[in-house]
Amino acid sequence: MERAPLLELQGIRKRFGGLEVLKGVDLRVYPGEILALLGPSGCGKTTLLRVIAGLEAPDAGRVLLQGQDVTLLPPERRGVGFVFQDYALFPHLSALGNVAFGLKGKDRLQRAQKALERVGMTLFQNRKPHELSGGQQQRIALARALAPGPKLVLLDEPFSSLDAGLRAATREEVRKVLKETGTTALLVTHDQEEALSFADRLGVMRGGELLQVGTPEEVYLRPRTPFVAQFLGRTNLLPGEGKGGYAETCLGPVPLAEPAFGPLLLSLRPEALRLAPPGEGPLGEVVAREFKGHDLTYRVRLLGPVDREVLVQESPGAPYRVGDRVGLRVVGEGVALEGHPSKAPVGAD
Ligand SMILES: Nc1ncnc2c1ncn2[C@@H]1O[C@H](COP(=O)(O)OP(=O)(O)OP(=O)(O)O)[C@@H](O)[C@H]1O
Repeated sequence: MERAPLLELQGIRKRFGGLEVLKGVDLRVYPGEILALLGPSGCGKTTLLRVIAGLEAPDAGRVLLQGQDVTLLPPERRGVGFVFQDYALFPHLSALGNVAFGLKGKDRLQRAQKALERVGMTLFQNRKPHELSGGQQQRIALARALAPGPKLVLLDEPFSSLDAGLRAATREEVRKVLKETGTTALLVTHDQEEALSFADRLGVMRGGELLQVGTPEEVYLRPRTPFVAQFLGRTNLLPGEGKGGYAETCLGPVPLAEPAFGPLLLSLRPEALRLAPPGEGPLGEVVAREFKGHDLTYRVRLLGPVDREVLVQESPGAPYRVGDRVGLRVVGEGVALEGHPSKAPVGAD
Protein backbone atom coordinates (compact mmCIF):
# COMPACT_ATOMS: atom_id res chain seq x y z
CA MET A 1 0.00 0.00 0.00
CA GLU A 2 1.26 3.47 -0.82
CA ARG A 3 2.23 5.70 2.11
CA ALA A 4 -0.12 8.58 2.82
CA PRO A 5 1.39 11.88 1.67
CA LEU A 6 1.95 14.60 4.24
CA LEU A 7 1.29 17.28 1.65
CA GLU A 8 -0.83 16.85 -1.42
CA LEU A 9 -1.46 19.49 -4.07
CA GLN A 10 -4.34 18.88 -6.43
CA GLY A 11 -4.67 20.92 -9.61
CA ILE A 12 -3.32 24.19 -8.18
CA ARG A 13 -3.95 27.14 -10.48
CA LYS A 14 -3.04 30.77 -9.94
CA ARG A 15 -3.31 33.79 -12.18
CA PHE A 16 -1.95 37.31 -11.63
CA GLY A 17 -3.84 39.60 -14.00
CA GLY A 18 -3.35 38.19 -17.49
CA LEU A 19 -0.53 35.89 -16.44
CA GLU A 20 -1.23 32.27 -15.54
CA VAL A 21 1.57 31.55 -13.06
CA LEU A 22 0.48 28.06 -11.95
CA LYS A 23 -1.23 25.85 -14.50
CA GLY A 24 -2.67 22.97 -12.54
CA VAL A 25 0.10 21.64 -10.31
CA ASP A 26 -0.26 18.18 -8.72
CA LEU A 27 2.33 17.06 -6.19
CA ARG A 28 2.70 14.68 -3.25
CA VAL A 29 5.32 15.06 -0.55
CA TYR A 30 5.75 12.17 1.90
CA PRO A 31 6.50 12.33 5.65
CA GLY A 32 10.15 13.03 6.43
CA GLU A 33 10.97 13.69 2.81
CA ILE A 34 13.01 16.62 1.45
CA LEU A 35 11.70 17.65 -1.94
CA ALA A 36 13.31 20.37 -4.05
CA LEU A 37 11.41 22.40 -6.63
CA LEU A 38 13.73 23.49 -9.36
CA GLY A 39 13.08 25.76 -12.30
CA PRO A 40 14.10 28.93 -14.08
CA SER A 41 13.30 32.36 -12.69
CA GLY A 42 9.62 33.24 -12.88
CA CYS A 43 8.33 29.68 -13.37
CA GLY A 44 6.10 29.93 -10.28
CA LYS A 45 8.14 28.23 -7.55
CA THR A 46 7.72 30.92 -4.91
CA THR A 47 4.05 31.35 -5.74
CA LEU A 48 3.53 27.63 -5.19
CA LEU A 49 5.24 27.82 -1.77
CA ARG A 50 3.09 30.82 -0.87
CA VAL A 51 -0.05 28.89 -1.81
CA ILE A 52 1.05 26.00 0.43
CA ALA A 53 1.81 28.38 3.31
CA GLY A 54 -1.56 30.10 2.90
CA LEU A 55 -0.05 33.46 1.95
CA GLU A 56 -1.70 33.27 -1.46
CA ALA A 57 -5.09 31.75 -2.31
CA PRO A 58 -5.18 29.54 -5.41
CA ASP A 59 -7.81 30.25 -8.10
CA ALA A 60 -8.48 26.53 -8.33
CA GLY A 61 -7.24 23.32 -6.75
CA ARG A 62 -6.74 22.06 -3.22
CA VAL A 63 -3.97 21.92 -0.64
CA LEU A 64 -4.17 18.89 1.66
CA LEU A 65 -2.03 18.48 4.78
CA GLN A 66 -2.18 15.03 6.38
CA GLY A 67 -5.28 14.39 4.30
CA GLN A 68 -7.08 17.53 5.51
CA ASP A 69 -8.14 20.23 3.11
CA VAL A 70 -6.39 23.41 4.34
CA THR A 71 -6.93 25.47 1.17
CA LEU A 72 -9.05 28.00 3.03
CA LEU A 73 -7.17 27.97 6.35
CA PRO A 74 -5.09 31.03 7.33
CA PRO A 75 -1.28 30.52 7.48
CA GLU A 76 -1.07 30.34 11.29
CA ARG A 77 -3.48 27.39 11.41
CA ARG A 78 -1.63 25.20 8.94
CA GLY A 79 1.36 24.10 11.06
CA VAL A 80 3.77 25.05 8.32
CA GLY A 81 7.15 26.73 8.92
CA PHE A 82 8.68 29.10 6.41
CA VAL A 83 12.29 30.15 5.81
CA PHE A 84 12.51 33.02 3.34
CA GLN A 85 15.37 33.92 1.05
CA ASP A 86 16.41 36.89 3.23
CA TYR A 87 15.65 35.05 6.52
CA ALA A 88 13.42 37.97 7.63
CA LEU A 89 14.83 37.98 11.18
CA PHE A 90 13.75 40.79 13.50
CA PRO A 91 16.79 43.10 13.68
CA HIS A 92 16.08 44.38 17.22
CA LEU A 93 15.69 40.90 18.76
CA SER A 94 18.48 38.54 19.85
CA ALA A 95 18.84 35.13 18.20
CA LEU A 96 16.95 33.64 21.14
CA GLY A 97 14.27 36.35 20.95
CA ASN A 98 13.81 35.66 17.26
CA VAL A 99 13.38 31.93 17.79
CA ALA A 100 11.06 32.36 20.80
CA PHE A 101 8.98 35.01 19.06
CA GLY A 102 6.16 32.88 17.70
CA LEU A 103 6.15 30.35 20.56
CA LYS A 104 3.52 30.18 23.28
CA GLY A 105 3.52 28.76 26.80
CA LYS A 106 5.68 29.00 29.94
CA ASP A 107 8.45 26.86 28.46
CA ARG A 108 8.83 28.95 25.32
CA LEU A 109 12.40 30.03 26.14
CA GLN A 110 13.51 26.47 26.86
CA ARG A 111 12.00 25.34 23.57
CA ALA A 112 13.74 28.17 21.73
CA GLN A 113 17.03 27.20 23.40
CA LYS A 114 16.52 23.60 22.37
CA ALA A 115 15.91 24.70 18.76
CA LEU A 116 19.10 26.80 18.82
CA GLU A 117 21.03 23.86 20.22
CA ARG A 118 19.82 21.66 17.37
CA VAL A 119 21.34 24.03 14.81
CA GLY A 120 24.55 24.48 16.86
CA MET A 121 23.86 28.12 17.76
CA THR A 122 23.64 28.01 21.57
CA LEU A 123 26.75 30.19 21.98
CA PHE A 124 25.25 32.90 19.81
CA GLN A 125 21.84 33.12 21.43
CA ASN A 126 22.29 36.67 22.74
CA ARG A 127 23.58 38.15 19.50
CA LYS A 128 21.48 40.36 17.25
CA PRO A 129 21.15 39.40 13.57
CA HIS A 130 23.66 42.06 12.41
CA GLU A 131 26.27 40.50 14.72
CA LEU A 132 25.94 37.16 12.93
CA SER A 133 27.30 35.89 9.62
CA GLY A 134 25.00 34.97 6.76
CA GLY A 135 25.32 31.26 7.54
CA GLN A 136 24.60 31.87 11.24
CA GLN A 137 21.53 33.97 10.41
CA GLN A 138 20.40 31.18 8.14
CA ARG A 139 20.59 28.70 11.01
CA ILE A 140 18.67 31.05 13.32
CA ALA A 141 15.95 31.34 10.67
CA LEU A 142 15.81 27.56 10.43
CA ALA A 143 15.67 27.21 14.24
CA ARG A 144 12.79 29.72 14.28
CA ALA A 145 10.90 27.78 11.62
CA LEU A 146 11.47 24.43 13.38
CA ALA A 147 10.86 25.56 16.98
CA PRO A 148 7.05 25.25 16.91
CA GLY A 149 7.44 21.68 15.56
CA PRO A 150 5.81 22.25 12.16
CA LYS A 151 4.50 19.36 10.07
CA LEU A 152 6.19 20.87 7.07
CA VAL A 153 8.87 23.47 6.53
CA LEU A 154 9.06 25.52 3.35
CA LEU A 155 12.48 26.84 2.35
CA ASP A 156 12.57 29.53 -0.34
CA GLU A 157 16.09 29.81 -1.80
CA PRO A 158 17.47 29.61 1.75
CA PHE A 159 21.12 29.41 0.74
CA SER A 160 21.15 31.95 -2.07
CA SER A 161 22.87 34.75 -0.14
CA LEU A 162 25.72 32.55 1.12
CA ASP A 163 29.01 32.26 -0.71
CA ALA A 164 29.92 28.95 -2.36
CA GLY A 165 31.94 27.41 0.50
CA LEU A 166 29.55 28.35 3.28
CA ARG A 167 26.64 27.35 1.11
CA ALA A 168 27.72 23.73 0.78
CA ALA A 169 28.51 23.43 4.50
CA THR A 170 25.24 25.10 5.61
CA ARG A 171 23.26 22.95 3.22
CA GLU A 172 24.73 19.81 4.73
CA GLU A 173 23.98 20.99 8.26
CA VAL A 174 20.42 21.94 7.40
CA ARG A 175 19.85 18.59 5.76
CA LYS A 176 21.17 16.88 8.90
CA VAL A 177 18.84 18.87 11.18
CA LEU A 178 15.83 18.17 8.96
CA LYS A 179 16.63 14.45 8.93
CA GLU A 180 17.32 14.28 12.68
CA THR A 181 14.02 15.97 13.48
CA GLY A 182 12.15 13.98 10.82
CA THR A 183 10.85 17.23 9.36
CA THR A 184 9.27 17.17 5.92
CA ALA A 185 10.67 19.96 3.78
CA LEU A 186 9.93 21.59 0.46
CA LEU A 187 12.82 23.63 -0.89
CA VAL A 188 12.73 26.07 -3.78
CA THR A 189 15.91 26.67 -5.72
CA HIS A 190 17.15 27.48 -9.17
CA ASP A 191 20.49 25.85 -8.45
CA GLN A 192 20.65 22.42 -10.10
CA GLU A 193 23.52 21.16 -7.99
CA GLU A 194 21.74 22.20 -4.82
CA ALA A 195 18.59 20.33 -5.81
CA LEU A 196 20.53 17.22 -6.82
CA SER A 197 22.59 17.06 -3.63
CA PHE A 198 20.10 18.32 -1.03
CA ALA A 199 16.85 16.64 -1.92
CA ASP A 200 15.49 13.10 -1.66
CA ARG A 201 13.33 13.89 -4.69
CA LEU A 202 13.13 16.85 -6.97
CA GLY A 203 10.54 18.37 -9.25
CA VAL A 204 11.44 20.41 -12.32
CA MET A 205 9.08 23.29 -13.11
CA ARG A 206 8.70 25.41 -16.20
CA GLY A 207 6.12 28.06 -17.03
CA GLY A 208 3.78 27.14 -14.16
CA GLU A 209 3.90 23.41 -14.80
CA LEU A 210 5.62 20.59 -12.98
CA LEU A 211 7.32 18.66 -15.76
CA GLN A 212 8.92 15.76 -13.93
CA VAL A 213 9.28 14.55 -10.33
CA GLY A 214 11.64 11.83 -9.16
CA THR A 215 14.81 11.05 -7.26
CA PRO A 216 17.82 13.12 -8.37
CA GLU A 217 19.21 10.03 -10.11
CA GLU A 218 15.95 9.31 -11.94
CA VAL A 219 15.51 12.84 -13.19
CA TYR A 220 19.18 13.28 -14.14
CA LEU A 221 19.61 9.89 -15.77
CA ARG A 222 16.10 9.51 -17.22
CA PRO A 223 14.93 13.00 -18.20
CA ARG A 224 11.67 12.86 -20.08
CA THR A 225 11.94 16.07 -22.10
CA PRO A 226 14.72 18.10 -23.73
CA PHE A 227 14.09 20.92 -21.23
CA VAL A 228 14.54 18.66 -18.18
CA ALA A 229 17.61 17.03 -19.73
CA GLN A 230 19.24 20.40 -20.37
CA PHE A 231 18.14 22.04 -17.15
CA LEU A 232 19.84 19.44 -14.96
CA GLY A 233 23.23 19.66 -16.63
CA ARG A 234 24.80 19.74 -20.01
CA THR A 235 23.74 17.17 -22.56
CA ASN A 236 23.93 16.35 -26.24
CA LEU A 237 20.56 16.24 -28.00
CA LEU A 238 20.97 13.98 -30.99
CA PRO A 239 18.42 12.83 -33.56
CA GLY A 240 18.54 9.10 -34.19
CA GLU A 241 16.69 6.00 -35.26
CA GLY A 242 15.66 3.63 -32.48
CA LYS A 243 16.45 -0.03 -33.19
CA GLY A 244 15.39 -1.50 -29.86
CA GLY A 245 18.24 -1.57 -27.37
CA TYR A 246 20.24 0.99 -29.30
CA ALA A 247 19.81 3.96 -31.63
CA GLU A 248 21.64 4.69 -34.84
CA THR A 249 23.03 8.26 -34.65
CA CYS A 250 25.71 10.47 -36.19
CA LEU A 251 28.04 8.98 -33.56
CA GLY A 252 27.21 5.44 -34.63
CA PRO A 253 25.15 3.08 -32.47
CA VAL A 254 24.31 4.44 -29.00
CA PRO A 255 22.95 2.04 -26.34
CA LEU A 256 19.57 3.12 -24.99
CA ALA A 257 18.54 3.17 -21.32
CA GLU A 258 15.14 1.87 -22.43
CA PRO A 259 14.32 0.24 -25.78
CA ALA A 260 12.87 2.51 -28.47
CA PHE A 261 11.99 2.23 -32.15
CA GLY A 262 11.82 4.68 -35.02
CA PRO A 263 12.88 8.32 -35.27
CA LEU A 264 13.80 9.78 -31.90
CA LEU A 265 15.62 12.54 -30.08
CA LEU A 266 18.29 11.32 -27.74
CA SER A 267 19.85 12.89 -24.67
CA LEU A 268 23.43 11.73 -24.31
CA ARG A 269 25.36 13.26 -21.40
CA PRO A 270 28.93 14.45 -22.05
CA GLU A 271 30.16 11.84 -19.57
CA ALA A 272 28.77 9.12 -21.86
CA LEU A 273 31.38 10.07 -24.46
CA ARG A 274 35.18 9.84 -24.47
CA LEU A 275 37.87 10.99 -26.83
CA ALA A 276 40.19 8.55 -28.56
CA PRO A 277 43.02 8.74 -31.10
CA PRO A 278 41.71 9.44 -34.63
CA GLY A 279 40.71 6.24 -36.37
CA GLU A 280 38.63 4.99 -33.48
CA GLY A 281 34.94 5.83 -33.91
CA PRO A 282 33.70 8.86 -35.85
CA LEU A 283 36.26 11.58 -36.54
CA GLY A 284 36.03 15.05 -35.01
CA GLU A 285 38.03 18.18 -34.31
CA VAL A 286 38.38 19.78 -30.87
CA VAL A 287 36.95 23.30 -31.10
CA ALA A 288 36.93 24.22 -27.40
CA ARG A 289 38.41 22.96 -24.14
CA GLU A 290 37.01 23.95 -20.75
CA PHE A 291 39.17 22.96 -17.80
CA LYS A 292 37.41 23.06 -14.44
CA GLY A 293 39.90 21.29 -12.18
CA HIS A 294 37.77 18.29 -11.31
CA ASP A 295 36.73 17.78 -14.89
CA LEU A 296 37.50 18.75 -18.40
CA THR A 297 34.89 19.29 -21.08
CA TYR A 298 35.64 19.36 -24.78
CA ARG A 299 33.48 20.65 -27.60
CA VAL A 300 34.13 18.57 -30.69
CA ARG A 301 32.91 19.22 -34.23
CA LEU A 302 32.17 16.10 -36.21
CA LEU A 303 34.08 15.86 -39.48
CA GLY A 304 31.68 13.77 -41.44
CA PRO A 305 28.50 14.07 -43.45
CA VAL A 306 26.67 15.58 -40.44
CA ASP A 307 27.75 19.04 -39.30
CA ARG A 308 27.31 18.91 -35.53
CA GLU A 309 29.14 19.67 -32.31
CA VAL A 310 29.10 17.44 -29.26
CA LEU A 311 30.25 17.89 -25.67
CA VAL A 312 32.58 15.28 -24.22
CA GLN A 313 33.60 15.05 -20.59
CA GLU A 314 37.08 13.78 -19.92
CA SER A 315 39.29 13.26 -16.90
CA PRO A 316 41.40 16.35 -16.07
CA GLY A 317 44.58 14.82 -17.47
CA ALA A 318 43.28 14.25 -21.01
CA PRO A 319 45.95 15.39 -23.52
CA TYR A 320 43.82 16.81 -26.34
CA ARG A 321 44.04 20.49 -27.37
CA VAL A 322 41.97 22.78 -29.53
CA GLY A 323 42.57 21.91 -33.20
CA ASP A 324 43.40 18.24 -32.51
CA ARG A 325 41.76 15.55 -34.60
CA VAL A 326 40.12 12.99 -32.34
CA GLY A 327 37.99 9.87 -32.44
CA LEU A 328 34.78 9.65 -30.43
CA ARG A 329 33.81 6.69 -28.30
CA VAL A 330 30.37 6.11 -26.80
CA VAL A 331 30.84 4.71 -23.29
CA GLY A 332 27.42 5.34 -21.72
CA GLU A 333 23.71 5.18 -22.49
CA GLY A 334 21.39 7.61 -24.20
CA VAL A 335 17.79 8.36 -23.24
CA ALA A 336 15.00 8.72 -25.79
CA LEU A 337 13.03 11.87 -24.97
CA GLU A 338 9.28 12.26 -24.98
CA GLY A 339 7.38 14.23 -27.55
CA HIS A 340 9.24 12.44 -30.29
CA PRO A 341 7.93 9.35 -32.04
CA SER A 342 10.11 6.89 -30.24
CA LYS A 343 8.94 5.07 -27.20
CA ALA A 344 7.07 2.19 -28.76
CA PRO A 345 7.30 -0.96 -26.63
CA VAL A 346 9.61 -3.78 -27.64
CA GLY A 347 8.11 -5.85 -30.42
CA ALA A 348 5.79 -3.06 -31.65
CA ASP A 349 5.44 -2.41 -35.37
N1 LIG B 1 1.76 39.32 -6.32
C1 LIG B 1 2.03 39.25 -7.62
N2 LIG B 1 1.41 40.04 -8.51
C2 LIG B 1 1.67 39.97 -9.83
N3 LIG B 1 2.55 39.10 -10.38
C3 LIG B 1 3.20 38.27 -9.56
C4 LIG B 1 2.99 38.30 -8.13
N4 LIG B 1 3.77 37.35 -7.56
C5 LIG B 1 4.46 36.76 -8.57
N5 LIG B 1 4.12 37.32 -9.77
C6 LIG B 1 4.63 36.89 -11.09
O1 LIG B 1 4.42 35.50 -11.19
C7 LIG B 1 5.49 34.86 -11.87
C8 LIG B 1 6.06 33.75 -11.02
O2 LIG B 1 6.70 34.31 -9.88
P1 LIG B 1 7.41 33.43 -8.78
O3 LIG B 1 8.01 34.37 -7.78
O4 LIG B 1 6.48 32.40 -8.28
O5 LIG B 1 8.56 32.74 -9.63
P2 LIG B 1 9.85 31.95 -9.15
O6 LIG B 1 9.88 30.72 -9.97
O7 LIG B 1 9.86 31.81 -7.68
O8 LIG B 1 11.00 32.95 -9.61
P3 LIG B 1 12.43 33.28 -8.93
O9 LIG B 1 13.27 32.05 -9.09
O10 LIG B 1 12.92 34.42 -9.77
O11 LIG B 1 12.17 33.66 -7.51
C9 LIG B 1 6.48 35.97 -12.21
O12 LIG B 1 6.26 36.37 -13.55
C10 LIG B 1 6.11 37.07 -11.24
O13 LIG B 1 6.44 38.33 -11.76
